[in-house]
This record gives sequence, structure tokens and C-alpha cells, in this order.
Amino acid sequence: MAIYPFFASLSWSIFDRTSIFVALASLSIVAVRLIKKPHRLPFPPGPRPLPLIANALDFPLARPWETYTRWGQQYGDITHINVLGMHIYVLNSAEATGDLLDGRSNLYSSRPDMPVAELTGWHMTMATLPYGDMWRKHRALYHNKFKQESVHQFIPLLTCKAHDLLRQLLATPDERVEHIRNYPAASLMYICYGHTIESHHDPLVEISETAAQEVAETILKGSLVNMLPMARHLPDWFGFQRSARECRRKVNLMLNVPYESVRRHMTSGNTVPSWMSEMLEVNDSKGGDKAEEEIIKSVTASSFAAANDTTASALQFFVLAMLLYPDVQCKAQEELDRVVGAGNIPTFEDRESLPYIDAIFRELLRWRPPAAIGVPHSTTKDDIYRDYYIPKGSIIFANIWFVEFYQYNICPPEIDYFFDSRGMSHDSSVYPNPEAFQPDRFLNPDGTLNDNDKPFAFGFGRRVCVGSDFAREIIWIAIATMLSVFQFDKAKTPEGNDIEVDGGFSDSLVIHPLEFKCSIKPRSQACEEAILKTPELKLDSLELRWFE
Ligand code: HEM
Repeated sequence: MAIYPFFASLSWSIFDRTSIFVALASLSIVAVRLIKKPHRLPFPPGPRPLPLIANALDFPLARPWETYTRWGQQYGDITHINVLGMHIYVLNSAEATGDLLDGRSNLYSSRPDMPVAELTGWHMTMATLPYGDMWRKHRALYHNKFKQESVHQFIPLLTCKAHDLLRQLLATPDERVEHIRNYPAASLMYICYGHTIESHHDPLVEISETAAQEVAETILKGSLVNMLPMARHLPDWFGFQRSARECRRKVNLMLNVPYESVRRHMTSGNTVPSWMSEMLEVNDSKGGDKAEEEIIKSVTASSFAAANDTTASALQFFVLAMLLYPDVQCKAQEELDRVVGAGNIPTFEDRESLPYIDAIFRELLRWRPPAAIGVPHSTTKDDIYRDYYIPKGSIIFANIWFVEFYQYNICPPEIDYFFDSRGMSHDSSVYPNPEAFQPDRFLNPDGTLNDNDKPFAFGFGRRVCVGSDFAREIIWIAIATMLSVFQFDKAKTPEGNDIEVDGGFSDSLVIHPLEFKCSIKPRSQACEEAILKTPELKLDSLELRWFE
């Protein structure tokens, strides 16, 4: 089990006085937590704890949604484990999640105290801030920019970027993965910093992506260390500290390099209006408060980090779905041809008349929610739910999704309870045949969209994704325009046989399909011409009304 290397790495010969102090202090905190008199009400059921270390060995370090789903099947829709004194609850139903994270959001809206976030410098990003004034301040800045009433301001930019994507896919379809990655990155770099990406190896994108990726990896590597507040003081020989320090260096670059670039443009009088320049101008006009400037750096950097990978994940899975479900592609193209005319590219103005495309968007986030276990919440007060005790500071995971084990041949045949899903997005009582990609689930019999418009994929309560309206826009226009002009098919072998795709995906915080081959061709000569005719807008010449 993954905890063994953790303990094995503790070599007594190299303990110094600090190490001994840290180890003893950590152990005494854990011991106090473990022997602390429990509330008279029980904890919910869960795996049997061992003496002293409780459920430390049960805590999943890889593909946690699989373990969480199994617990859901064994213990019901609310499972409890105690990891080194930390109370962790896993919610495996929409009902329990709705009751707690939405219904009691005044108590369930903080984030776990994670030393690893502080050590990597990530603690100032909104997604990790505890519930309180600083979080409210960050959230207000985001809300102002990305709230539903504001996102229409991004329409010219997103249209332009979607057309760029079409042209890139037409020119080099084999670079599909890179083009799709580039699409949200280019949009967000422009919104946040007024920066135009020229290639797939843009330095600002690479700095931001590397930092976000390394933080995710360090968080995973340090997941047990995360549980101990004393981890902040672990000695340097502890490998985790070194990777956290390296990560911090990259996070600093992510915060400061784009900022310095925007500042340079502002000083030289060549400002390209952006979210950052707009906020800096306001702050400068009030005297240039340094703490405020740090917040500005943080909200822009973390919106790129939160938005880029999740959006790219949804679009990569979209292509996979089109290969696996050609009937869906066909139905979508029929709708597009009927509404905008074959060979024409839809715009946001056509959206109301294209319900099936919206249904594809909703099904995509249900079928493959990019962040399968969301982001953990934590409680700010003791609570009682269904006669179970939930102490202050508990960590709450909502298992948005579970994996259909049998599909990937990793489920032992005797464990048939996996077939009966309880994961929320794949709850078979709500979504029959949950593993199938069926956008019709989101349509009324008359073809209009139904009311099921709150994807679990965006999270819950007061911490619900602040970019969800923007995500809908950026994903919708890409899907609609791509489907209008391209045919997505399985690639062929030289003998003309289909190259099968297995539908597997990565084991990461934000999931992505494993590499697969795909053929992308214009649907007709008219479609190819329509793509080539899309104007190659110079962003600087766009009417920048979205920054008003
Ligand atoms: C398909 C795209 C996206 C998905 C699936 C997604 C998913 C999520 C999830 C699951 C959370 C955690 C919610 C919770 O704690 O319950 C979250 C939080 C967040 N998302 Fe997104 N997101 C997406 C796109 C975006 C975009 C486009 C932006 C910004 C423009 C964004 C910014 C954020 C921020 C800042 C948070 C932290 C909110 C907080 O802690 O208060 N996300 N997102």
C-alpha cells in the first residue's frame, strides 16, 4: 500500500532534533485526535479502523472515485473514515450531497487545511482558500467577471477562437489534442492578460500549465502529509519538502511572469485591455495597494489554472464520444443543417434553436465529469445528519462519478455490486444505462431541453464552480462549430479497417482520454470553404466591449 514508502522513508539514523520534535508533536496531535472522546452519536459506517492508525491504510491515493464508489455500495451513501485523526466523509448520492453541501452550505463551504497548499504557494488561490473574508473577496472579483450576465461579453472573443480551432483542425487534424488544448488556453490568456498565443509552446501557457500540473502531482504525492498540520515543519531531507519548494518556485513564476508582462505593456503605453490590466488600473488609481495587487495576480492565475484543463478535458472527451456514438453525431448534424443550413457555421445567436447541441454539452459533463471527485469541502461547525455525527473540520468528498469497472476489464467477476452504480452522475435510477452517451436524457419528448440543468460536474453549494457559465459558452461554441463542418470518425488502418478506441482515461485530478486515433475531415467542399472563409480576426482590432 502506498503508505508504506511513507513510513519506510523515515530512517532513524538521520533523525535530528527537529525531526524528533516534529515527529513527536505530529504523533501527539494524531493521538489526541484519535482518542478524543467521540460525540455520543455514531459516525456513519465505513471500513473498520485499525488501532492507532485508524483508516490510514484505506485512504485511496489513486483513482479515489473507484474506492469511493465501492464504499458507497458497501456502506451506503455516506461513508466515514478516520485518517490519522482527520474525519473524512464520502457522499455517494445526490440526496446526501444536496442535503449537506447545498442545503447546509453555511456549514459545509470551507476547504480542508492543507499544509501542502501552503508549502507550494497554492494557498492563495481561490479554490483552496478557507471560507471567510479573503475567499469572499476573491469570489466577488470572479463573479463580477464571469457571472451569467457578463459572459455574453466574451462572445466575440470565443467566436474568434472557435474559428481559429476550426482552421487549425482543417490544416493539421493529426494535432487534434494540441489544438483542443490550445483553444481554452488562448481564450483565457487573452481574457486574463491580453496575451495572444502564437504557438503550441507559448511560454506563458507553459509556465501556468507546468505550475498547475506540478501542484496537482505534489498534492497527490503528499496526500498523507496533507493530513498533518505539522507537515509544514518537516525537515528538508523529507523528499516531499523539496518537491514542494520546486513547485513553489513555479507557482511564483505563474503569478509573476504574466503580471510583469502586463505591467511592461502598461508602462510603455501599449496596454492590451485585459482582466488584469483593468484591475491593476483601478488599484493604481487608489494608490496601488500591494496586498490588493497580490490578490489580482492570484485570481487571474488561478482562473487560468481552474478553467484551462477542465475545459480541454471536456472537449477531448467530446471527440471521443463522437467516435463511440456516431448516431449522436448524425443527429446533431441533422439539427445543425436544419437550423443554420448545411455548410454554414452556427453562432451564439443560433443557440436557442439548437437544443440537441446543449443536450450534448450536458451529457458530456455527466458522462465524463472532468473533476471526478470535485474539490473537497470542509465543515466549520459540528453537525448531525441522519443521526450521525460530523465534527467541525471534517473533510467532505462528493463522489460526482464512479467508473464502470467492467468496461475496462479490471473488475473481478465476483464483485458484481459495481454494476449497480450509486455515483451521482452515473446513478442508474436517474440515468438508465449510465455508461452510454445519450444526450436525449436532457430533452423533453417535444425536443426542448428539460429542467435538468445543474451538472454535478461543477460542484456544490457556495463553492460551486464560479466559471460554470463561461464554461458553457466556451464549450458550446466549440462543439457547435466543429460539428457543423467536420465529420469525426475512427481512423483507419492501411487495409481500411477501423482503429478501435478503448475509451480509457488518465488517472489524474482532472481526467483526460488516453491517446486515441481519430479522423477529422470536412463534411463537404462547402464546409471546407466555410472554414477557410472564417475571418482571421486580429484580436487587437476586436471591439473590446467585454472589458467594459
Ligand atoms: C468544464 C469546465 C469546468 C469544470 C468541470 C469545473 C469544475 C469545478 C469544480 C468541480 C469545482 C469545485 C466546486 C466545489 O468545491 O464544490 C470548481 C471550482 C472552481 N472553478 Fe471550475 N470548472 C470548470 C471551468 C471553470 C472555468 C471556465 C473557470 C473560470 C473562468 C473556473 C473557475 C473555478 C474556480 C475559481 C473555482 C473555485 C471556487 C471556490 O472554491 O469557491 N472553472 N470548478
